[in-house]
Amino acid sequence: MIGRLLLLGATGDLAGRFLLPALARLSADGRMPDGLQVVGGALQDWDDRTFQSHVATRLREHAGDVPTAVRDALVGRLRYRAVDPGAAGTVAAAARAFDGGSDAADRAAVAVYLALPPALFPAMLGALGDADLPAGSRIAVEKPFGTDLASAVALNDLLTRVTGGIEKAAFRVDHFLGMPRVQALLDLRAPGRSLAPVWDSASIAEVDVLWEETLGLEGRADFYDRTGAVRDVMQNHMLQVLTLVAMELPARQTEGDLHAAKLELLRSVRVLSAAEVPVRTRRARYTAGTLGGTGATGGRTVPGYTDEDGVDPARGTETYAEVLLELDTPRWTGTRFVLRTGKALGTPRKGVALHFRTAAPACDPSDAERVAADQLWIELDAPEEGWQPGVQVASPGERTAYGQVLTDLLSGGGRVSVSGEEAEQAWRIVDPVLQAWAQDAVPMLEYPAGAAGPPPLEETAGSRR
Ligand SMILES: O=C1O[C@H](COP(=O)(O)O)[C@@H](O)[C@H](O)[C@H]1O
Repeated sequence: MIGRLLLLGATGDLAGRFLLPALARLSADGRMPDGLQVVGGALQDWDDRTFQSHVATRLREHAGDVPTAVRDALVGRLRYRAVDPGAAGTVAAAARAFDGGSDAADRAAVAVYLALPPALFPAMLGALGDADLPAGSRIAVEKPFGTDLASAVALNDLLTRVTGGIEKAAFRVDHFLGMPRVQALLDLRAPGRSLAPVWDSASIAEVDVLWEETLGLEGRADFYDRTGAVRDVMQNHMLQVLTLVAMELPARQTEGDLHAAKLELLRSVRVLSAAEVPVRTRRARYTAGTLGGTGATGGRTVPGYTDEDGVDPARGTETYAEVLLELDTPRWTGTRFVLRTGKALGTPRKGVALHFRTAAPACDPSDAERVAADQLWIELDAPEEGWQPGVQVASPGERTAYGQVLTDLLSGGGRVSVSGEEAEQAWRIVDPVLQAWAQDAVPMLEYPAGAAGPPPLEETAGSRR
């Protein structure tokens, strides 16, 4: 178990909204490693007290459910160091700012978490390379891991150099893999479960992986406008969900076997040709509308995406994306896989829909929710592992997920991290789509905020949709 956590980007949104609250919840549940030392690093020229008071405020906002005494105890043990990725010495100093950490004899491993804007990853990794981290240290890198295949390959090369080629030391975070129900997909389809015999193309015509959100930008324009729906959630989280749904289950579910099975599945995804992209993908962005109810039931009016603070309309960023894929595997030949995500939609739908060729099979009703005679809906954004029809709670998955991310990172686990090859394969799948979109080969559709999404594509001659 690693007992030292260096949180870089400690004053930012990810740390304040998810990582530090996750630490508070782990602490409240008695699951934080005993004696864990936490040092926050960021650009601000702060001292420990200023950082502690900043974190206390963020925990009140985002971990108000955690008892005050627990939050105060966590805040009281935090340290802070000003860190500039352009000045490698500051990074090395922060990595040694633990009790006894500056003592050459004390070479205890450190978990370094890069909760930073992706543009800073290369510089920060370079600085960490110079910091001479102790053996056993791990470096967690958030998404998006690169912006395309070429940049992901370069980032993997750098990460490999910095971690001395020790794959376990490189922790590419995918917090969806920390969601209890995402991991429980493997159990749902395991041999012996009622759905196992029908988990193939003979029974299933279409699988939809959906991450449809009611949230809009939430003040994240700086990140989101440079990222867009595909790079934000599809290249990483949604393709990871696809792997768990569609991969061949390894006989033993060791981390190595699971990564190998996921990689094989990603390799089997047929890349769309330039001619296919316009008929198999849709992109859109929201216009002005109302979120969360209308008229007497209230509702919040939101401006159109291009009028949001911090958005540059010239970037052409999509807030909605849909991609239809096929897999070249014996199990799935003939099944359509639809990945669809969007922001500022009327109704949240986060999960997997199975469309059976005939009426859905009789199955244990706790397995999933039957939504129509020939469909099963598997809700993924819920805090518990069990499958309870109709459970809908606003975004609890992410809160639980980051606790799992930190637990895995500190305990040496790898279930919520993605291998370098998986990340590259995922870019291989989305790159042609992004390239075609950048060349305007696909129209940018529109939908009012609060609606179900853009209109469907016209049936096109030759289209297989
Ligand atoms: O990583 C991200 O995920 C969230 C969606 O996760 P959820 O658990 O909140 O539904 C998404 O809103 C965000 O844009 C993305 O960066």
